[in-house]
Amino acid sequence: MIHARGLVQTFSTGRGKEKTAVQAVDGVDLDVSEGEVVGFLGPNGAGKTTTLRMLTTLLRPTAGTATVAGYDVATQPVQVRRSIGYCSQVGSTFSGAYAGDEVVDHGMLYGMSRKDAVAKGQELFDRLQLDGLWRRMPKNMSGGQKRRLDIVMGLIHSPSLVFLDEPTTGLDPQARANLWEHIAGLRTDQGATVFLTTHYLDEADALADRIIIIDRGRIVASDTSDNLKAQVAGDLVDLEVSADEHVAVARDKLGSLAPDVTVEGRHVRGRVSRAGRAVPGLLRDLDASGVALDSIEVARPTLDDVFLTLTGRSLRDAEAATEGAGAGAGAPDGDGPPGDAPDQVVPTTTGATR
Ligand SMILES: Nc1ncnc2c1ncn2[C@@H]1O[C@H](COP(=O)(O)OP(=O)(O)OP(=O)(O)O)[C@@H](O)[C@H]1O
Repeated sequence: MIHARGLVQTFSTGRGKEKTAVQAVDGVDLDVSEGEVVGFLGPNGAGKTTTLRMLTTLLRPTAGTATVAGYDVATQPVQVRRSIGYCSQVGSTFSGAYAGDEVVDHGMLYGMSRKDAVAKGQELFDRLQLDGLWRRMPKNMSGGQKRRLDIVMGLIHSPSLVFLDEPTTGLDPQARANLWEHIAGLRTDQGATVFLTTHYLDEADALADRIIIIDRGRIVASDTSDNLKAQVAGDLVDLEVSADEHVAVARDKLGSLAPDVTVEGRHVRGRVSRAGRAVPGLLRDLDASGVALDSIEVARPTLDDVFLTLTGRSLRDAEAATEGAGAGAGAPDGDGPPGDAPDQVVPTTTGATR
């Protein structure tokens, strides 16, 4: 469904001598098969939206090639656009018309008859829990409703491949959970292939069959969430000993299972592979040595641990650093490739829950 090789996007920002090149996407290869739900994960500014805009023909690649739904993004953009649904991060801009009329117009833009567009639109309103809102202006809808309306617009022409750019950013937890169900339904109910970008670890975990991680314009991993987590060196074991004098023994015992052990107060921590198997023996050993514990916690690796292992930074730190460095480096100066609209200033995100 998606095959990309060596995709590059270089933006130039600033003017005259101040001009600098931003390598937003730096040689990306991607393969997505039919029916897959792929989560494209990375910190702010990693290159997710830029990659998506190249795949959806909104931005011409500086270098590299891509076919989407069998069509070349550079030479067959019209065919690509007809075959895909796209819900952008900024959302659709709606006129002052009723939501239902917007959707029907959108369907007719894709060559649908009015009758078919109304029928499909009403079915989607129903499915995405927008029933009763056909004659509501989008500006009078809640954030969650507007996001779902965006998805209706992206699905009106029954695409078999759907791109969703940060579909739940800015939504409250309940609206996010609700939207997740609908996104999961795109595949289960209509067999669509879904490519979604997110910087929410839980979102990628919950929805995606496969997670592709991008950092600084490069793909750093691509696998199932479970396999990625298995690459992290073990589960985190956190022993809290009941007295200071037990810390040294606990550190030695845990150290025989974990390569790196850290001590903080009466907490002794280390990563142990297959902790479920190793911990009972450890506990017996500690008991035999007279070490009493106040608590023990074993935590499976998270996707953030995966990111940390791969890049040496946590996803959150990576985001803070990108933001601090002034990602976006000012407004685009119009020298970018065709189709590079100046709406590409890094969007602000809210409500990060991870
Ligand atoms: N039109 C543009 N002109 C200049 N720089 C740009 C432009 N668009 C994006 N960039 C820069 O390219 C890099 C990648 O941006 P992109 O929006 O693709 O990241 P992202 O991973 O989607 O981030 P977010 O999670 O914040 O949406 C960033 O450093 C960004 O500032």
